[in-house]
Amino acid sequence: METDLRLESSLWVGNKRHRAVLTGWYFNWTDVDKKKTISVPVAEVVGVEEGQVQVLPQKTVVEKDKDFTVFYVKRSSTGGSSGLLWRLGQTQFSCPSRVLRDQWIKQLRTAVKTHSPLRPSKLLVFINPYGGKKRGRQIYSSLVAPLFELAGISSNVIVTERANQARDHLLKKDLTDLDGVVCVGGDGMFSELLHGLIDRTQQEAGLCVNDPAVALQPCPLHIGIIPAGSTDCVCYTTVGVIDPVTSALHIVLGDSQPLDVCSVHHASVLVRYSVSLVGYGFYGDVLAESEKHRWMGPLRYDYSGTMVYLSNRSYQGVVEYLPADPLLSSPRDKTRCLSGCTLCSRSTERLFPNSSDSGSLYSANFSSFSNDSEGEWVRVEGSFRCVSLTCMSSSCPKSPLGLSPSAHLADGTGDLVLVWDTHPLGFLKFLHRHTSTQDQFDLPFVEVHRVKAIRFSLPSGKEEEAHEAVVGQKGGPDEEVYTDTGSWSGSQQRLSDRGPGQETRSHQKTVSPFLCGLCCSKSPSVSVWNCDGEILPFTEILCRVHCQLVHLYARGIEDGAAAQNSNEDDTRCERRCILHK
Ligand SMILES: Nc1ncnc2c1ncn2[C@@H]1O[C@H](COP(=O)(O)OP(=O)(O)OP(=O)(O)O)[C@@H](O)[C@H]1O
Ligand SMILES: CCCCCCCCCCCCC/C=C/[C@@H](O)[C@H](CO)NC(C)=O
Ligand SMILES: [Ca+2]
Repeated sequence: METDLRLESSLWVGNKRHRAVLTGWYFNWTDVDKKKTISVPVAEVVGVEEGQVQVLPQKTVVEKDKDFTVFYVKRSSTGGSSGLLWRLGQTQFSCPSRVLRDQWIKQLRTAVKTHSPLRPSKLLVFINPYGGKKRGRQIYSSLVAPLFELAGISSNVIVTERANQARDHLLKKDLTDLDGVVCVGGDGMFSELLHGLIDRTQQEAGLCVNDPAVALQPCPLHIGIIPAGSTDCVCYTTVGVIDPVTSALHIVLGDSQPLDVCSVHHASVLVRYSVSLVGYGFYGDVLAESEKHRWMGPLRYDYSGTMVYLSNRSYQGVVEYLPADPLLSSPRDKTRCLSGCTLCSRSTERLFPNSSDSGSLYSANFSSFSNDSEGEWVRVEGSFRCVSLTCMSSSCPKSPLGLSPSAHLADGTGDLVLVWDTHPLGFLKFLHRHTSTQDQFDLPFVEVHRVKAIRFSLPSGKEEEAHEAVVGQKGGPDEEVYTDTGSWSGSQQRLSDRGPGQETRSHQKTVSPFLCGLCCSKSPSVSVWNCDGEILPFTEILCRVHCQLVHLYARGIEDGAAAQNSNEDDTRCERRCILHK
């Protein structure tokens, strides 16, 4: 295969003669005078066009029959991004003859197809016009659509008119011929796609999602995220930067990153799925508070974080967890889950033993939860500032290493962080360490465990308060319950189903019960769960991690050395070399 694709000739870039070589994996061109080489992995070529072509800000083509233009990924180190920020690079080549030009175009296009089999050709795109700073539409049309067009991707675009429209579309409409679905928005929009795709897949497989022991089927469609939300935690954790162009380029290349997903059940009913945070106490309270201040935009989290911190609350609870195999990894082993992570690759091998890549999503080696060499559940009871479960590091610009810096994207485990009640300054220290490289687990009131599942319950006598706590919250228990067929049912409209500006509630309902400590005499002793930015309508839950249930158009975070490759001087991309082996 490699020899068939090899091509070598002289080409001109401007008025400089270059020696250009296409080997199987790389396209290199060397300035023959300066001996300077630019090397682009074929898998990172975005497109090859006839003539002298410009794409941004608008497409212009100068027809020259001996010329062609190659577009490729160029790593930028702007703003300390260590090369994780990607831009569209382009070089215009002139050939001695038209025949040679056509040969170059054909060979390059064939090489691209051969070396990146997961490139999408048809995508469904959902834009949330109200996410984050409300720039979703503009971001898509000016930064993303031109790249999709250049890469020959046909996309059907839906600008949402209500919450859960994307989820409902994925549950009910025809998805044939699609390679992937893309959201332009934040973590909430991503969550809609996640729920729609997972449940559609289980429906088609005839699986009952309400059974927490069932081995869920991985989704065949990839998910792409164009970040345009408030936190964009899933994007940041899987790409390393929040940048629409970088994310669009990962989609175009067909990068594939498997992701663990946690299912959350209450009383044998599926409540939600999560990839980043299932958090009780502080993170639940911050979310409950922030929902009242949506008008503040992304700043609502800073404001609410301060208010909740000042309210100084802790909560009684019983936490049970099923530890993961401590011989495989530990949340305190100081490793980072980077692109090509060995631990996650081993999980892929275990799940897809007969597949050379993770593209064959239907051949997973399922094992049911109950047979999953369960091990011993561990039980702890006490008073907690917060209880958090995260299937990945959950990093974001505020916390660049995340809630659990050594957590893995696709190892089939989550990290359970228990922060026991402590004095306010101790808790502030814990929170503050999330913003630096200091170890937030190296504190006497903090525990972290790598787990496969957790259960949370209230000490006896607290259940009634739990019921009161969730009534009046978004998604209270009388509202929506997940049905067996993977659809939502409920008597009231969910807050998130309402249009922007429709969130107003009476004082009684808008003042979160958890913040009563600030204005009322009675402090409630029950919090709510924050599940990837949605409040859960139940307090007692069972969470189970499903290994690699979905795939994103991403590749995880490239390490500094590899990422700093700016295509020059033949510095090879580490990740691609791992793939070569
Ligand atoms: N047209 C719409 N009108 C109102 N709400 C919508 C619409 N489309 C999507 N939504 C809902 O808006 C919620 C928030 O959207 P999104 O995640 O895009 O932005 P965000 O909340 O600003 O960001 P983040 O989730 O990162 O904090 C989502 O849960 C989604 O269900
Ligand atoms: C005194 C300084 C205090 C700083 C505290 C920083 C703590 C930052 C931790 C951020 C964790 C973000 C986890 C992500 C959760 C998302 O799933 C969710 C949806 O977007 N976001 C939130 C804010 O709930
Ligand atoms: Ca994980």
